[in-house]
Amino acid sequence: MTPPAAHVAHPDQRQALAFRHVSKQFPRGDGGALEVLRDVSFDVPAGSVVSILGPSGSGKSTLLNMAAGLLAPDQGRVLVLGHETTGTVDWSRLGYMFQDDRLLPWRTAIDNVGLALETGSIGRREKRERSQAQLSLVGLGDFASAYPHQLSGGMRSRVALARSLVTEPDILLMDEPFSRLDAQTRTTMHTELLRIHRERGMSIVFVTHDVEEAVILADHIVMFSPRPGRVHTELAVELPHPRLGTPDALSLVAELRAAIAGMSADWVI
Ligand SMILES: Nc1ncnc2c1ncn2[C@@H]1O[C@H](COP(=O)(O)OP(=O)(O)OP(=O)(O)O)[C@@H](O)[C@H]1O
Repeated sequence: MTPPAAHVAHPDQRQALAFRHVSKQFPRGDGGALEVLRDVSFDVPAGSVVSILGPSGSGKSTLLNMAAGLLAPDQGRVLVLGHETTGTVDWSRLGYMFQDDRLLPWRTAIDNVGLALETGSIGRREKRERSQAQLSLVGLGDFASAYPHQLSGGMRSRVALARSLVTEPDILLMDEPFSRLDAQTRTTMHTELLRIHRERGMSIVFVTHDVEEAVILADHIVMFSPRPGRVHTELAVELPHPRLGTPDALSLVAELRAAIAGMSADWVI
């Protein structure tokens, strides 16, 4: 019997990202090599939120840089939407948000958002309209002409989020994007991110070393060992949102913290 159309989707499209036996070393100053990632394999299903949870130095940012095509693995393969990364970044399909907001101080909020569109062939007017729409999406529609120094940390973070979303990427790579925010602002950003994810349905890879943040956001958690980063545990989080402070989320946080304590005393954040 022929399976229904919904079941014959091209397999490439079911995984936003696939890491296959990825290993990476960096040269050290003394001539040796620093082994950062060892035989890492996992998938990021299309439309999901996957959190990579791991201690400092376990290669989380290195892995995101590979997903963005900025770094190549020594061994293994990194597939983006079914295609092996080539070293050329397709920023129309990928958004990247970093720990620091990386806003240019001499540009207004709308012009910082528009930066992400400057490599394309988009006209000035369309760029402005799209940037304004993204600012509205993150609740900053009235702050388009504000400069970064006129914005709070949370607002700057929203501008950075708008910039990473303005190309309407299929995949959003987020490297500890809210770690510098105070707890309350971070919680607000979590809520905003989940709302935008519900509306847009992009795939998100969210790097953090904060167990609670991973549990609040993720559909899947991939927990790394201390360097060299390996996949220690993979789990699906099947809890309804919002999760903050709910008994199920709290008990999962406690479970993961116990697993970390049992893994190694070297979990440094
Ligand atoms: N280009 C590079 N050249 C040499 N060493 C590097 C390079 N990039 C990263 N490293 C080293 O690789 C290790 C892993 O770095 P990475 O930033 O991927 O870890 P991480 O898990 O993201 O850490 P953190 O949570 O502290 O951000 C670190 O010890 C870092 O110093």
